[in-house]
Amino acid sequence: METSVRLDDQAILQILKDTGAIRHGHFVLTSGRHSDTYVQCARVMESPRTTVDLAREAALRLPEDVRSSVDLVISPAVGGITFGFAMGYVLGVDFIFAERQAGVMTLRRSFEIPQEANVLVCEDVVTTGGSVKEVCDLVEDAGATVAGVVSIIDRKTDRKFDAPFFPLLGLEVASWTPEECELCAKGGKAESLGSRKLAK
Ligand SMILES: O=P(O)(O)OC[C@H]1O[C@H](OP(=O)(O)OP(=O)(O)O)[C@H](O)[C@@H]1O
Ligand SMILES: O=C(O)c1cc(=O)[nH]c(=O)[nH]1
Repeated sequence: METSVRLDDQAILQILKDTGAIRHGHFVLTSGRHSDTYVQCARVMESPRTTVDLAREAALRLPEDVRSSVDLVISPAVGGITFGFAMGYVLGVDFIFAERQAGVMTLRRSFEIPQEANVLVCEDVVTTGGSVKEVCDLVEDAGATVAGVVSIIDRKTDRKFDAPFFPLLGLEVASWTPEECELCAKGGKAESLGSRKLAK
């Protein structure tokens, strides 16, 4: 794998700030939780070069036995696709994505997961890990193995998946159930930036 200038956590945080990816307001997350902060990784991935730099860093941080075992990368649509594609590129393996059909994470477009594959699940942001868990289930249902999970951001909520997790950057950001949301209590209305509602 080609190496380049390494990115430390400070440099990664600076990329998020410089691209305006870190948004403050009142948001509904895909899990239904509310938050005052949203990381819009799509802003980072406007730059293919930066996206590949981040993917290369994520690949270099993987334990060697994990990195060398990966033969397929899969991402949940839509947010994970660009980063997953870049991970496939730097690892020199194929890339596919899963998408929600009537709310259920599904493999479409004639994509297949080979039974013996060691699959790296790749996300932009992990909050509850619910989306990752759905993709891990698809991998395991195909008889393949989840080699690990990579993301740009780990929002450090309790995770729903058990696979080894290698996030580039952990961010301690508040989130609440809708009932406990401090911003709703002040009468605010939350906006939904993800595509999950649009897919219904
Ligand atoms: O860890 P979780 O609680 O599952 O949340 C993280 C997921 O939410 C976002 O996607 P979203 O469902 O908003 O769809 P999008 O990427 O298509 O906008 C993000 O891209 C992750 O896939
Ligand atoms: O949990 C989510 O839906 C979520 C949080 C976040 O910060 N960014 C994002 O794209 N999705």
